[in-house]
Amino acid sequence: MPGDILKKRKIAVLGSRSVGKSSLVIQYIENHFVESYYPTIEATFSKGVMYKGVEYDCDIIDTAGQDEYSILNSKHAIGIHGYVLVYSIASRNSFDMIQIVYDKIINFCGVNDIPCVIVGSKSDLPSRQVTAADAEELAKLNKAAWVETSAKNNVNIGKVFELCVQEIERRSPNNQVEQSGKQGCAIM
Ligand SMILES: Nc1nc2c(ncn2[C@@H]2O[C@H](COP(=O)(O)OP(=O)(O)OP(=O)(O)O)[C@@H](O)[C@H]2O)c(=O)[nH]1
Repeated sequence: MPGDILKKRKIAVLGSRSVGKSSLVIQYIENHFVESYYPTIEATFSKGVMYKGVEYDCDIIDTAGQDEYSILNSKHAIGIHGYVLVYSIASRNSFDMIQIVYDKIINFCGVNDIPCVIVGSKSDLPSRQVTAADAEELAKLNKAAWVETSAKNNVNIGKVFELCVQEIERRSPNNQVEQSGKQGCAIM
């Protein structure tokens, strides 16, 4: 039944190295915090995400950390429905990377904007370098959702993926109010 197929969603988690992408995903999937740091190559997890009373079967792709010179892997653009772009609230550099990664995705896909949640991770750290106001402005500029999280203290972790499904669904053909219909590289 087509309705069932439409409930499958692919979400890619991107951002600078060591901002806490894996910790966010592991806290969400396995409900625990990883104190030690192991750089990720790539890992995919599956979990049901509830949004407006409907369960979406989500594949969540935890990617390797990017920098400004990284080439966007086509696997992280083609067939992806929504993005979680992570910076650390304690790293201005990682925040500056968000726009760079965002622009790489929209240029690759040839769209104006993408379903996206910008995530300020490590909100438990006292050494803040990125204000909430700056992050909200960036999110507004890119028509993205925004939330601060702590994987360590399990704050707002579920919210990230609910917001991501919300951003995906907001742009889906059935819910479109103002979109031209051009969005995402390929909706599978
Ligand atoms: N204080 C604090 N530390 C965190 C939090 N999330 C992650 N960390 C720590 O930050 C370090 C990097 O976390 P990872 O989740 O491995 O980061 P990553 O973005 O997946 O790293 P790459 O795979 O290299 O891209 C680890 O030592 C984590 O324990 C958090 O919410 N609070």
